[in-house]
Amino acid sequence: MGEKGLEWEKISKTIRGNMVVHPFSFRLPPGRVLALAGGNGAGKSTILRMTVGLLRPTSGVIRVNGIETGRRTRAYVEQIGYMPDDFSFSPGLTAWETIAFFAGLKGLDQKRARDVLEIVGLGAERDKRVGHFSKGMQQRLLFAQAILAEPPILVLDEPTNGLDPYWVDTLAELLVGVKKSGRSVVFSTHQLDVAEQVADEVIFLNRGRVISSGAVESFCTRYGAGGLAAAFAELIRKEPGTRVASEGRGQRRGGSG
Ligand SMILES: Nc1ncnc2c1ncn2[C@@H]1O[C@H](COP(=O)(O)OP(=O)(O)OP(=O)(O)O)[C@@H](O)[C@H]1O
Repeated sequence: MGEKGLEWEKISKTIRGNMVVHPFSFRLPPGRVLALAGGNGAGKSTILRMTVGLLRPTSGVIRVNGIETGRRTRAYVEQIGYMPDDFSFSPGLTAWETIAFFAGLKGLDQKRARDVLEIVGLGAERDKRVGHFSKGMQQRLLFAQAILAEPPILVLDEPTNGLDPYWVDTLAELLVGVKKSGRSVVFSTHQLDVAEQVADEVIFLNRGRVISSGAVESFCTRYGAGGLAAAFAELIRKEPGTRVASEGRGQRRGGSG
């Protein structure tokens, strides 16, 4: 049977002889949110692509609600709503045509398609072509298709990328609502203030290695006002041969920098 939620067991990925994700294990129970934090090339998207089944792990096993990667593939995929970081919608379709298409693929009715467009604030833009959408509007549409079927697990690759502050906050609130309904979320981000606002757990990555992980609260207790940004800066400083990254600094709301 296996346990509910998400489980990565000794997962690694090697691409063309280069180990881009070193073996790591982590378990995320239902109703919890996990943030993957790390600089460019840290391995966040690779972990998320393996999690949704787009990439096959070189070693290890991933389980979503007890179902293993590579087995009962349809049942596995149905557990997950995925928001990739590099997806382009068909530019000639309107927002409504796009979301109705995805709803049809998932066997959902038009009411649900209408509802998710409202949830992401695109109801009034439904007849606009997606090719004319801003980056932030495209992100919101991408989020809409991820939540369409109300899957038990959401996998979101940099969901706040391109969003204005209002929509960053709104997305954070939506994710808190998803969590309260007992579903699990894993998302990658460079915005550590968002991770603090939404996530229960955090994994810090550097060059494919998990350099630390645990409850967001415990990092915030340890680092006080500096929060996750201070934690990450210190972890990175301790990494051998790594340039000191400024990522995360100055991104805390109301932070003194
Ligand atoms: N198809 C590929 N072929 C070769 N190398 C790859 C491939 N996909 C990813 N990599 C490498 O794997 C490493 C991790 O990449 P990944 O996209 O997972 O990082 P990331 O943490 O998501 O980065 P970013 O924050 O910049 O999006 C990088 O060094 C990248 O160059």
